[in-house]
Amino acid sequence: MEVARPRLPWWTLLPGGVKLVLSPIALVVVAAWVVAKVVRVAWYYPTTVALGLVGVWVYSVNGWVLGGLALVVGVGSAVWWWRDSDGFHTRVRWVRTGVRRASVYAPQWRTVMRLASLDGKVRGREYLPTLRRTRSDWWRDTVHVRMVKGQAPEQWEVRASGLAHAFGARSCRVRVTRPGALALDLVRSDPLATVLRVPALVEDAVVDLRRVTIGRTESGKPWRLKLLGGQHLVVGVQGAGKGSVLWSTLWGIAPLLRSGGVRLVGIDPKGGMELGQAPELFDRLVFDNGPDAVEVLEGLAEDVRERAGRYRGVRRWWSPETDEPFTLLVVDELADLIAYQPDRKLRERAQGALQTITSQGRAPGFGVLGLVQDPRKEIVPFRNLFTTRTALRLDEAVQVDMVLGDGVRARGANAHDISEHTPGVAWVKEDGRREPVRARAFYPTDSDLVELRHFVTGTSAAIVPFPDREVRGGEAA
Ligand SMILES: Nc1ncnc2c1ncn2[C@@H]1O[C@H](COP(=O)(O)OP(=O)(O)OP(=O)(O)O)[C@@H](O)[C@H]1O
Repeated sequence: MEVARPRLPWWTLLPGGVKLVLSPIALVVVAAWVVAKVVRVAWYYPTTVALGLVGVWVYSVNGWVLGGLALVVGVGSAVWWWRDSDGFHTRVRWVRTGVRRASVYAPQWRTVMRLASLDGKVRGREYLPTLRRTRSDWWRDTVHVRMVKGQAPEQWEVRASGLAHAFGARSCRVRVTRPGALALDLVRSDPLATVLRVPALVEDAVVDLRRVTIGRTESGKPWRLKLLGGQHLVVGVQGAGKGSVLWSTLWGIAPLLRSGGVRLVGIDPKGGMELGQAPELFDRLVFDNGPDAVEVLEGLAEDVRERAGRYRGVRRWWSPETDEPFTLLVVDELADLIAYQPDRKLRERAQGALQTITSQGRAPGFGVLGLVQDPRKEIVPFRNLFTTRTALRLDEAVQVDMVLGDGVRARGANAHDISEHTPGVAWVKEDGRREPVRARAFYPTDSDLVELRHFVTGTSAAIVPFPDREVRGGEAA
């Protein structure tokens, strides 16, 4: 006959007189709580609250005006979307944010957290992660979360895939924003699905070697490469788009190649299939992995040491004022040089010289852009010397951490999942930045490369009219 005894709140047991004395304080506390709740709702649902207030106000002025207003807003939005869909998507983000929060995240949050075992229980009391502000772009929702005390971001990372499925997203990435707080990026569609054309070449453009634009990131910002002060390793399977990263980089520094501010040295062990498309750009170019290539590397390593010796005690970093060119070494298939070369001595000499250039070349103005298909340690034993690592499409999931560093795949950098229909899309990880960035390189076509050659060499790419065509008014017909 045991029955649960009703648990009354402690204050009900107080004597009547005490309750009477405390009642004004209790009223103030309750009023403050209600105000806090209202502010919270207005903060998290600004759109809904604002629209609701406007609706109530219009209705109180005149009922039928509300219908007219709704019609005008509806038709106006449709026309806006039709004429300028990009502007519409950007400017109506707050509406989308409100709708998605109210329809997806708020109603399912508690259940999903429980099912994903992201809640916690102590002495019968349940603790749930707090759903904070959300933001919905046309391709992604960003959901800010306050973790339950004692939780680690890694617990969320292992459940990221489940969270994506639960909230109807293609993928979920976990970012740490503050101690105890996370942002979940729930991606719904791919903003990098369309091919990016290279920008126009401008003769007297100012190029900052610390920020060479070679494409666009997922969030619409320029994808910038830090050539001065960084060494770059680009990894991807055949057809992943390594060539587009390479040519976009050279496109980005074209004004400096033209003015002599950058000296290019190239090694293309594949017989010139890649770099042979614009040999005029290079100060020195070798098309094999034999003694010539090794001599070029050793010569550069010597230059690095010599320049570093001259700078010692005078300057810390190379700068354009030194009147010496910045030197960029481009190696198209790194593995051919440092792993597949059958002659052990040549292989070791190439490895030694490359390690000197990558480890000591940053300050005296020497950069390396190495491209490779296979990221294993046996192939590139000194991957850690490259400060920026780019993973284009990879074969296997285990290769992601090999290229980008331990634990980066868990943060959402699924380079092995990049579609073969989107060559040039990559995950980029810079030393010193926790979060990897997803980006797509420009796509320089064959005719763009012809234009690049003419731009750098200063020759004209004018189209010569066919001799048998009639020429009218000085123009080819
Ligand atoms: N950024 C890009 N945008 C759109 N298409 C691209 C891009 N990069 C490459 N492609 C397409 O993908 C194809 C393969 O690219 P690319 O030759 O650069 O790959 P790769 O990784 O260098 O391959 P390989 O190792 O065989 O040389 C190109 O012919 C081109 O059609």
